[in-house]
Amino acid sequence: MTVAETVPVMVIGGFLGAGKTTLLNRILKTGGRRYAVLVNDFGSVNVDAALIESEDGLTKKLDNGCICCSMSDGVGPALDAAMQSSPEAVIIEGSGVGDPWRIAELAIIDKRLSLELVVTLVDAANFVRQLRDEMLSDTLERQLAHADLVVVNKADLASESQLASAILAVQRIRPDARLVQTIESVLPDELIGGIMVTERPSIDVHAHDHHDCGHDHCDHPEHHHDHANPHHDQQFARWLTPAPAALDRAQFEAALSELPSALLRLKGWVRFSDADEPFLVHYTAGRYRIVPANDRVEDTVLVGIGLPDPKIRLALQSLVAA
Ligand SMILES: Nc1nc2c(ncn2[C@@H]2O[C@H](COP(=O)(O)OP(=O)(O)OP(=O)(O)O)[C@@H](O)[C@H]2O)c(=O)[nH]1
Repeated sequence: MTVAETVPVMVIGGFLGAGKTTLLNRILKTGGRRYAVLVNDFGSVNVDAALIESEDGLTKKLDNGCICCSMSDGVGPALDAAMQSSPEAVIIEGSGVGDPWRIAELAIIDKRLSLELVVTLVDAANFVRQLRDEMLSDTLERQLAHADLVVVNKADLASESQLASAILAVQRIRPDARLVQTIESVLPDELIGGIMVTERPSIDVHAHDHHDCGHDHCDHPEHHHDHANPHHDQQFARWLTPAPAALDRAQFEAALSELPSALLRLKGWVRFSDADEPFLVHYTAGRYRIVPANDRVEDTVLVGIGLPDPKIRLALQSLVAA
C-alpha cells in the first residue's frame, strides 16, 4: 500500500472540557470528507459518543477506558470495524486526561493509516491556572508536546490577560506548533480539513515493547505507554451518579455552583420537574451549560472526573437529590 492509499488520521486531544467534541462535530459538518470517528471518554458512560453528530452512520464508538488498551492490537477492533466502511479520513478524539500522542503512535504503526494531524485544544480561561497545578501540569504538557496545531479555545470566557498568558504558555511548551485562537472551536476554513504537516520529526515508536498498562481488563502484549508513566491518568478519580428522579432546576443549578473545585468536569443528562424532555449538562471548572438534550438519551446519569476529594461524592449526591 502506498502512502497515497493510506487513510489519513486526525487525533484530537486537549484537557477536560477544552472543546474537543465541539471541534469534532464542526469538522464532521464542514470538513467535506467521509469520516470514521472513534471517541474515548473518561467515564464508564460514553457521553461524548452520544454527542457526536454524525449523519452518515460512519461514527464508530470506542468502548470506554484507556484508548491505548482498547486499540492495542494494531489499531484495534474498533478501528477495524470503522475501516470496513472505507472512510476517507479517521478522526480519533482522546479523553480529556489522555495523551493524544499515544493514539497518534498507534496510527503511525498501522500500515493502513497515515498520521495527518495532532490537534490539541486548550481552554483559554483556565489553561495557565491548570498548568500551575502540579497535579495537572504533566497531563497538560504531554497533551501539547506533539501537537501540530494548538487551538486556544473558549476565548470568549477568557480575560485579555488570561488569553495572552495562555498563548505565551502554549508557545513556551510547543513553539513549533501552529496556533489559532477560537470561540466554540470555530477553526478558520483552511484548517478545518486538517493542515499539511510537511515536516514531522523522526518518530521513535516501540511497537513491540511489552509492559503492563495497569488496567485490570487488559491482557495485550503491545502497549505503548511510557515506562516512566505507565498509567498516565492514575491521579484522576471518576464518579458515576445516576439521576433517575426529576429534579428541581433552581436547586440543581444552585448545587452545581457549589461543587468542589477538585471536580474538574461533569457531564451527562438529567430531567427537571418542570419539563418533559431531558437536558444535557456540561460542567467545566466552575462553569456550566444546560441545554435540551437530543433524542438519543438512554439514561439520566452524570459522569464526573477530578482530583480525589471526599467532598465530591457528597456534593454529587446532593446535586441529584435537588
Ligand atoms: N463559552 C464557551 N463554551 C464552549 C466553547 N467551546 C465549547 N464550549 C462548551 O464547553 C463545554 C465542553 O465542550 P466539549 O466540546 O464537550 O469539550 P471536550 O473537550 O470534548 O470535553 P471532554 O471530552 O469532557 O474532555 C460544552 O458545554 C461546550 O458547548 C467556547 O469557545 N466558549
